[in-house]
Parts: sequence; structure tokens; C-alpha cells
Amino acid sequence: MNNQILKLYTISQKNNRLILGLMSGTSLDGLDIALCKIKNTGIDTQLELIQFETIDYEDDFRKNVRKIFAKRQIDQQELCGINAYIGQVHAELINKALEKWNMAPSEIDLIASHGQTVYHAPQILTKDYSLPNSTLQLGDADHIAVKTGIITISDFRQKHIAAGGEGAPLAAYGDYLLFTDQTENRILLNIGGISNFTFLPHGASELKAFATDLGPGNTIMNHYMKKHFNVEMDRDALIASKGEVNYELLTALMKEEFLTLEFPKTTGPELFNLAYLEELQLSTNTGNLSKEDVMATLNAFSARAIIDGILKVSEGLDNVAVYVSGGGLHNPLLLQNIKNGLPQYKVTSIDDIAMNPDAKEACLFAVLANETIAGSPDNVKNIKDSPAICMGKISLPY
Ligand SMILES: Nc1ncnc2c1ncn2[C@@H]1O[C@H](COP(=O)(O)OP(=O)(O)OP(=O)(O)O)[C@@H](O)[C@H]1O
Ligand SMILES: CC(=O)N[C@H]1[C@@H]2OC[C@@H](O2)[C@@H](O)[C@@H]1O[C@H](C)C(=O)O
Repeated sequence: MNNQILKLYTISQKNNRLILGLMSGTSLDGLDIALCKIKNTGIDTQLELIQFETIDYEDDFRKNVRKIFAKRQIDQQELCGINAYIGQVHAELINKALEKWNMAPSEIDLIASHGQTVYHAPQILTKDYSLPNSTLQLGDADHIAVKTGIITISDFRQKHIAAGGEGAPLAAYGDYLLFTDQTENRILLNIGGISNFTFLPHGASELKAFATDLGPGNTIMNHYMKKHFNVEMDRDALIASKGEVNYELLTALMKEEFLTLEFPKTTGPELFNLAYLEELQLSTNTGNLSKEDVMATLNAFSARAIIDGILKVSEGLDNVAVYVSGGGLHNPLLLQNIKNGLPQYKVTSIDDIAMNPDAKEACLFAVLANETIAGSPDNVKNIKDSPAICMGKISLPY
């Protein structure tokens, strides 16, 4: 027997597993690395975050990925190279983190690697029904396994699509296992590049859990800041706070068909991008707005799409709490706009239920890998409109 298969078997039998969850989101800010100690599987899963680090990407990395990111026309040679390149860079960043934490690769049981989404193409976005739902995450895990010496589980989204899903959001699986409460109806809102939530009805409810994307989180704001101020984000909403919302433009932004579709649904920067904004500025004659006013309007747009989604899912329910994670939590104006639209609910950081808001997505991939190795599809059969499956591919280092 290949000794790596034996090792994998041994890991699957362990009581506790040390799993490094990796997330590289659509904001391209950095690689989130969460070292998780995971005990048990299914609804008995217990996760302890041992270490967490976001290692910022170098500008060269962003430049390379942006050559193909969310673009319909690209150079195939670059696509091919960038797949290997991301795998190599991620492996280097993992080794750097382990060194910083004074840990040897042999102490880690598994890596759970999300990879870098470069294109997301569910049929509801493409409207091309001759091709199936599809999504592409790069950063080949064989590079990660070989360069770190750690067995790596990766590419989680393909099986979701193969089994009938859109490949996202996958957060429902981990959220359901970790955060379902017996009495509280929970909405776990994540504001990354794209905003999404997992709805977790309380334990005795007839309703089922599900996750859905809502609309733009930070993505259009980031792209606008890059183009007009050559920075990656509107840090602390300093620019948006100086502007005023333009309601004509906001109304036009809110008319996008995606926002009216039933849950669950997924989207990406393929739809919510600068071209989307610029077209609507033309059609509403708001091309001459100040940059501050545009940013204030974009901030209000992200908040409005989130508020509408939350109001829709929570209609008629009591004891509802909203727990926020992702980078958008650090945008004070965005959070205030969301709170203003939901005065009836408690809206707080997911820190309140013992999860680091910046580490959450990386931890969720560690939970998915834990299920792949030691769990069962039966553990996640109660999630609405999501196939009951364990996901991910296995890369062996030797
Ligand atoms: N201090 C801050 N002020 C304003 N915005 C911030 C701040 N800190 C983080 N952000 C926003 O959060 C973004 C990063 O969020 P996060 O890492 O959750 O996104 P992601 O994981 O890349 O996205 P996704 O979940 O959609 O894949 C930044 O690009 C920025 O827009
Ligand atoms: C295709 C893809 O990478 N989607 C991401 C993205 O970032 C947020 C939102 O869009 C969500 O659908 C998803 O990530 C989270 C982790 C998910 O799958 O739940």
C-alpha cells in the first residue's frame, strides 16, 4: 500500500485533526490561513482556532491574477501558468506561516485549499444553457502538497456542481454543523467581495438551512477605489463618508435582475463590476457625480442588497440574530447602513458566537475537508437545495 494512503486512513481515524484551512477570496487581498483543531464530525463537530494569519499578496501576485480574473477573454498560456503559480505561491505562504508559528509540516494532518476563484459561471449569470453551471478555482493542490509535504484537499466546488448545485455558496455546510442554535434563528452574513448569508433556523424549526449570495459586498467599491484612487479599498469608509447617496443611481443599481431571483443563488464580479456601474451612470445621467458621492452610493447599494435579502428570509420569524463576518465588517459606514435598515434585529460580529470574523471562511473549508476524510454525506442532508455530499480532491505529497 502507498504509505500516504495509510497515513490518510490513520488521519481519518483520529479523534482530533489539525487542519489548515485556506481561503483566497474575490477581493484578492491576501491568503487567509486558519489552523484549526477539529474534533468529531457532523453535528458533533467542534472547531478550535489555534492560529490565524492573513498574508497580504504582493502587487505582482495581484497583477498576474488580474490578467485572467473574471475576464471572458484571456491568454490561455497565462491561464495555464497562473494555475501552477498560485499553487506555488500558496505553498510558500503556508510554509512561511508554519515557520512563524514554530510548527513543523509533520504536525499538520491536512490542508484544505479553496484556491483562487478566477471565473464563476452559473447558468443564471451566463444565460448560456448549452453549457452546464461551472466555476473555476486555480492554485493546483499538487503544488501545495509537494511543496509543503502535507496531504491537501482542494477544489471543493466542482462536486457541488456535479451533484446539481451552482458550486457556491458552500458556507451552509460548515455553518450548519458549527452554528445551528436550539432557540435562535441565525443569519450568518459574510461580506467579502460578494455578500452572502447562511440562514440557520433554530433547532426545532420546520424550516431548512440554506446559503445564498446576495449581491456586491466590497467588490464594486474596491474596483472603483483602484481605478480612481489607485488603492485597494475605501479604508474605514473615509471616502464614502464624505459623499452623499445619489438615489437615482441607487435605484438603477437596485434594478438588476439577480437581486430579484429566489434564494439560493450565486453571483460574482463577473456581474457586479465597474462596467455595470458605468453603464448605469450613463443611462441615469449621473456621470458627473463626485467620486465621494459615487462611493457613498455604492456603499448604500451593497447595504441595501444585504438588507433586502435579510428582510426576505426573516419575514414572519422572531428571535432573529444577524452575525457578521468578512472584511466588510471593518467598513464602519457599510455596517451602520446595514444596522439602520434592520433596527428590529441584533446585528453583531460573529465574534459573539466565538468565531473570528476574518478567519471564518478559511475555517469552513477546514470543516469541509474534515467531512471529506472522516464524515458522511448524511451529516449535511438537511440543507435546502444543496446536494448531500462530501467535497474535494485529494493531493498526496509523495
Ligand atoms: N478597514 C476597512 N475598511 C473598509 N473596508 C475594509 C476594511 N478592511 C477590509 N475591508 C474590505 O474587506 C475586503 C476583504 O474582505 P474579505 O477578505 O472578507 O473578502 P474575500 O474573502 O476576498 O471575498 P469573498 O468572500 O467574496 O471571496 C477588502 O478588500 C475591503 O474591501
Ligand atoms: C465562486 C466563489 O468563489 N464564490 C465565493 C465568493 O465569495 C463570497 C461568495 O462569492 C460565495 O458564493 C463564495 O464563497 C463562500 C466561501 C462560499 O462558498 O460560501
